[in-house]
Amino acid sequence: MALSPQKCLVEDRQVPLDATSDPPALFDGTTRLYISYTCPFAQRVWITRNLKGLQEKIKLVPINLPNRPAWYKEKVYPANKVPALEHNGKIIGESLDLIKYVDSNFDGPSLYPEDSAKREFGEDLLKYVDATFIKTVFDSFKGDPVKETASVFDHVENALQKFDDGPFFLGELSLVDIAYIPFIERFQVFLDEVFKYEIIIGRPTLAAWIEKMNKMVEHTQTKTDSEYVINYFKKFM
Ligand SMILES: N[C@@H](CCC(=O)N[C@@H](CS)C(=O)NCC(=O)O)C(=O)O
Repeated sequence: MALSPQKCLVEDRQVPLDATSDPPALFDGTTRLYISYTCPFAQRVWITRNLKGLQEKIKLVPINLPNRPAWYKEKVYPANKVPALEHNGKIIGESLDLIKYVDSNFDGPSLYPEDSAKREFGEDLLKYVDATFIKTVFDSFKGDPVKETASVFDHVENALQKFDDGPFFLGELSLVDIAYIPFIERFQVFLDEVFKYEIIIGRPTLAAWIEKMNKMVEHTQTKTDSEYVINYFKKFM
């Protein structure tokens, strides 16, 4: 009996492959997304795959990064990082490139609007996310996050107010939301727990956006345990 689409939405998590695991049948025509369950960059591509309904077309291959298999670097991705996508006989990396690649090269709803004003704003936000937003927040862990992250969280709050045809960065849900959510949800947990700093206070649009993102099972099933995030981020203090 075929599964209903609703049932396909939530998948069991497989045990990640480690140094003792054999590789999958590489380049056999299967499309594989190599991830780590805890990596926010990989999470971007995982969410994209889920939102496009590609659970059966793109097979998830979780890797145990601290004890990763040697074949991963040797045979799959010389950069030895996740995410990586095996598709049509080649390997593609870099999460921001990959979310666009998956959106453009696979079936499913488009996650980037055609409207030129939205695209232009989306590109600015995609340039901002890793180079400025994430970097500023991580750097602040060694100092005073309340002061040092105010400008970047305000930038996000203001960006979310730009289009009023929906609660997302470009109005409708897009790759921009997917690029930011894995980081914003981790920063929210960590800054609250360690610095008693609630990023949503005084930022109602950000608060509403987080709430909306947390209603999407395609995203919630990709979340990382808060305790893991807190302990991992403490290394950056
Ligand atoms: N710029 C890359 C960053 C990917 C990345 O740093 N992934 C981490 C895990 S979150 C990784 O694979 N680290 C393994 C290593 O550096 O050895 C992207 O956006 O995909």
